[in-house]
Amino acid sequence: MNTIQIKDKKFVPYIDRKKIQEAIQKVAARINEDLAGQNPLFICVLNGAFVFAADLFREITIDSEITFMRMKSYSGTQSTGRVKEIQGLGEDITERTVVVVEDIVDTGYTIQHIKEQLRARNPKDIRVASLLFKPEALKCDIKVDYVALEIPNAFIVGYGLDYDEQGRNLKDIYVISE
Ligand SMILES: O=P(O)(O)OC[C@H]1O[C@H](OP(=O)(O)OP(=O)(O)O)[C@H](O)[C@@H]1O
Ligand SMILES: Nc1nc2[nH]cnc2c(=O)[nH]1
Repeated sequence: MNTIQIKDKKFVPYIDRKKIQEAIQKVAARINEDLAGQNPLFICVLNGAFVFAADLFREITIDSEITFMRMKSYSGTQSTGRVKEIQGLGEDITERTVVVVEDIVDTGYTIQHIKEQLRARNPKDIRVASLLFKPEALKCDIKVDYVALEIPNAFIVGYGLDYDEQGRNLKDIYVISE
């Protein structure tokens, strides 16, 4: 097994790049069908989602736009339970369909917070697209409209996701090994 070390933790291969790309293509096809004619604004939640957003957005074939916001709630391998806005949204989203693009929905605190913020700005519709979803870890009553891959409750890195800011550049996804 190709174990890798990031700082004090070991990780093993979990989801390879081919499976990731196949899952993204399926999600993109659903978005292309559901949101055709709406010129949706994709909102990539930095930092983690930048790799997923780049691959997803290039599979989108309908008229659409993309922008970015930055939130932070994790420290090491744990959610702090507090969601901090590092960079807010500049665009006017009144009466627009927006698609929030996340790398992962875990406790759900981040996406819940973002949806509350966006709702106050009177969009037409808010959809959520996430590469990964951990149903067993969810602590909020939120819906994720487009999930590429469901995973159990274990800490992962790679493909944009970090451990202590390291590992975002890994092409595949790795899971922590005990
Ligand atoms: O569902 P939750 O438990 O709220 O976790 C999900 C959030 O955690 C990660 O962000 P993080 O705070 O690690 O910042 P980062 O994107 O800069 O890595 C990820 O990008 C999500 O935004
Ligand atoms: N790197 C990383 N960030 C997360 N943010 C929420 N869950 C996770 C996870 O499993 N890994």
